Amino acid sequence: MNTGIIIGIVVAVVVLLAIVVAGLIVARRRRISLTDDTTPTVEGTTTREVDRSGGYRAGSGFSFSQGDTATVDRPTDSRGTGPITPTPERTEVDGQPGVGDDAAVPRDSAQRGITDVSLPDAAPLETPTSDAALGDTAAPAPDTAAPAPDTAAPAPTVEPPATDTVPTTDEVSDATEVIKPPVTTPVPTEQAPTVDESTDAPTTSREEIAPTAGRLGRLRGRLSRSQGAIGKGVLGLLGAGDLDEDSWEEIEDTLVLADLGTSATTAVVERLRTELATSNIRTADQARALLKRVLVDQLHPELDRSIRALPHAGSPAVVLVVGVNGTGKTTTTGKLARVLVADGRRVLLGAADTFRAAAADQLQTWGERVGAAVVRGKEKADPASVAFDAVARGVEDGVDVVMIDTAGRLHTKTGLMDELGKVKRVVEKKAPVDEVLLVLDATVGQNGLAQARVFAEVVDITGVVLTKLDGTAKGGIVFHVQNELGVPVKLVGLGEGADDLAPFEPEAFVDALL
Ligand SMILES: Nc1nc2c(ncn2[C@@H]2O[C@H](COP(=O)(O)OP(=O)(O)OP(=O)(O)O)[C@@H](O)[C@H]2O)c(=O)[nH]1
Repeated sequence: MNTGIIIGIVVAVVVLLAIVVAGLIVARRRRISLTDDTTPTVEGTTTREVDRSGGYRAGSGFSFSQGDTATVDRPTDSRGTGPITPTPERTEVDGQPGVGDDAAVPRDSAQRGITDVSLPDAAPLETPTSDAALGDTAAPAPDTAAPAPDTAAPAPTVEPPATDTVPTTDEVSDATEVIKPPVTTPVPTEQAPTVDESTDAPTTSREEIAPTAGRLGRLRGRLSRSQGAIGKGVLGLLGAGDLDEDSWEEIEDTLVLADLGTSATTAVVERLRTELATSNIRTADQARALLKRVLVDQLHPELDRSIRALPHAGSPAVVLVVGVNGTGKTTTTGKLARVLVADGRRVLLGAADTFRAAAADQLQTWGERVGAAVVRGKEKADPASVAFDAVARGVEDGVDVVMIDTAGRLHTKTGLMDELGKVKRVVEKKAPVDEVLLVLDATVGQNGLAQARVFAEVVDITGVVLTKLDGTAKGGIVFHVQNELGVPVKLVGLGEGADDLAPFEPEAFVDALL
C-alpha cells in the first residue's frame, strides 16, 4: 500500500472520530433537564439538601418553567385568526351574586365593607377512602372545625376593608410559625437510583412516588360514560355514512351533554362538517382519527402548560393556589409539592387558609410527608400576612418555590374576593407571583365556570387545575373551561391518592375520552 493511501485512511479515521465526538457533545447539550440544579451545594457550612424524595426523579410528564410575569398565552381560535376571547356564555350569573358575595346583595350594587354575615357551613370533609385523604386523616377532629352549628354566631370579626397592610419589615413576623419537615439523611448519589431494601432506611424517608409519565392514561375507564357518549355516540354517527341534519343535531346534543359547552361544540361540529366534506372517510378508524384530530385541536395543544415553579436568580418562584372551598386546593398544593420535591426542588408551603385550622393542619401533614417546610398563622390570622411571611421566609431560606394555599371562604364570606386580591398584592411586594392556579371541581359542571369568572376578575389566573375528573362522566368540561376562560388547563386531579395528579396533555386526554 502506498504512503498516500495510508495517509488518506488515517485522515478519514481522524475526521470520522471528530464528527462522532462533536455529535455526542451537541446531543448532550440539547438534552433538556428539569433538574438543572440538583447537585448539593455547600453554602458556608450548611449543605443544601436537594433530594428529599428518596432518589426519585420525575423525569418526564410534568413540565416546570420559570415565570416572567403572571400573564398567560391566550389560545387562538380554531381558525388561527387571533386570541380566543372568552366566550360570553354567561348563563346563570348575570346580575347574580358571585363567589364570595353575599347572596342577598346583587353583584352590581355598591361595594360595601366587610360586615357580620352568617357563616357558611364548614365543607363536609369526606371520609378518606385512600391513604391520600392525607390531611383529612391527620386533621385534628372537631375542635378545629368551623364553629358548631348550634353555637351562636361567633363574635363578628370586623376587619377593616382590605387595605393592604404589609408587614413593615422584611422579616417574618412573630404571628406565623414555621414548621420544618423532618430531617432526612441524604441518600448518596451512587445509591440513589435503586432503593436498597436491605439497608436501614431513615425513619423519615419519603415514600415512593408513582411515575408521573402516563398518569393521564388512568382516566381511561374512569371517564367511561363520556367515552360512551363521545366515543360511541359521535363515532357511531360519523361512521354511519352520509349524515343528515338530524344526525348533526344528534352529534351536537351529545357534545353539549358531555359538557363541552356551546361554543366548543359549534367549533367541533363545524370542523367535522368541513373535513368530512373534503376527505374520504370510509372506515371507523378513519372517523376516529378525524374526531381525535378535531378534538385535540380544539384543546389548543400549542398552549404552554408548564408550571411556572422554577426559581429566579435570588428569589423563589411563587405559586398561588386559589378556588372555592372543597374544590381540592390543599390536596392539589400537596400533590404538586410532592412532584416538585421529587424533582429535586426545595419547596415551602404557606397556609394562607386561616378560616379553618384543619386546613393548615392538612397542609402541614402534606409538608411533613413530602419534605416541605410550612409557614402557618394563628387561626383567623390575616391570610395576606401569612402569605407574605411565607414568601419572606422562602426568600430568606433560599427555597426554589413557595406555594400558597389560600382560603375558599373567610370568616366573613363577603370579603373573600377582596381578601384574595389583597393576598396577591401583598405577596407581590416581596416577590412576583409567577403562577396563579385556579382549582375547579369538574363535578360541579357549569357552576365551576361561574366561580372561575369571578376569580379571573380578581386575580390574573395563569392556569387551571381541574380536580375530581375521576368523579365525573363529563370530561368535556375541559373544553368548556379553556374556551370560557382563555386560560390553559395545566393539571388534572384524578383521585384522592397522593399521586393522583397529572399534567394535562390534550392528546392523552382525547385518547381517554374516545
Ligand atoms: N375524587 C377526588 N377527590 C379529590 C380530588 N382532589 C381533591 N379531592 C378531595 O376533595 C376533598 C376536598 O379537598 P381539599 O383539598 O380539602 O379542598 P380545599 O379546596 O382545600 O377545601 P377548603 O380547605 O375547605 O377550602 C378532599 O376529600 C380531597 O381528598 C380529586 O382529584 N379526585
